[in-house]
Amino acid sequence: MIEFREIGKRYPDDSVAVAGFNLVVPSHRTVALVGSSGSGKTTLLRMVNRMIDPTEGAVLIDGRDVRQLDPVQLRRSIGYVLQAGGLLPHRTVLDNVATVPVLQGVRRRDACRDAYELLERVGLSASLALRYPSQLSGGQQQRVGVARALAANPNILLMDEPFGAVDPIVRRELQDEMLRLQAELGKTIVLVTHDIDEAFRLADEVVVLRQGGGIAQVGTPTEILAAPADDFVREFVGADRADRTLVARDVAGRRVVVDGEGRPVGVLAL
Ligand SMILES: Nc1ncnc2c1ncn2[C@@H]1O[C@H](COP(=O)(O)OP(=O)(O)OP(=O)(O)O)[C@@H](O)[C@H]1O
Repeated sequence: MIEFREIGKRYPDDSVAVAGFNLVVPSHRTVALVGSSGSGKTTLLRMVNRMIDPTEGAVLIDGRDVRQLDPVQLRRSIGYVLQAGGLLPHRTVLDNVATVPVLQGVRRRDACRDAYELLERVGLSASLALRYPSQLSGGQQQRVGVARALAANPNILLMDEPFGAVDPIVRRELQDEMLRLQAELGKTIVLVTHDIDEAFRLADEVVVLRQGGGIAQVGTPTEILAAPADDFVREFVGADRADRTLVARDVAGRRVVVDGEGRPVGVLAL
């Protein structure tokens, strides 16, 4: 479980990125932080692995204040997936995945064997293992990024716009892959995205942030869509969007569902 307690972050130039932020991320669940650019999502995420320390409040992992933990150890024990993979460009795919376990003392041979297994797990062929990141497609690089984050077998996975750099079709594939992996692995995941549809698809719980890192609403995707807390959330989640305002109509004895522009999207099952 990850707990954000009364978190504030003021940068030296006096800008306030986050204020009075409280949140509990239960174990084995996926929580998405969504909000427009500059709402403090990345700042909050990086507080979990101490890449950023809060100026107020504390982050606790399973009840322990992360400030009591060694930052290097902490970072190695938490998976971190970045936009565009964040891979080391001069290391092979295999090395990118095996590096952290080797640093943690796993024998190189064992780390490489595990890395091959992980590559397969994220849907990559072993034939790519000796390539360099620049010899892979964007989607493949993202998969390596996920394999690398999983290599130390962390309980926690931090994902910062993990699929932001790929086209919508590949993005959808990667999201499907992540749902499949999460069903198998049950990690505690904090996902940062500005794509509300991605958040609704991947997360058990969604946190909508305002500028300044204040919480506008926390809830399951269904709760937020059904009852946006205010106009800001309603607008942000596109509650009035044509593809979200579905209507059932009787046509030839069946209930046909149409979107807000009257386009058919499906038929209600009986
Ligand atoms: N090192 C820094 N010094 C000063 N201000 C900073 C620093 N890093 C971030 N900020 C400010 O803190 C606020 C939150 O930034 P953050 O990167 O957390 O937002 P974000 O929601 O992740 O945005 P984006 O979606 O654009 O990545 C912004 O106003 C940003 O300008």
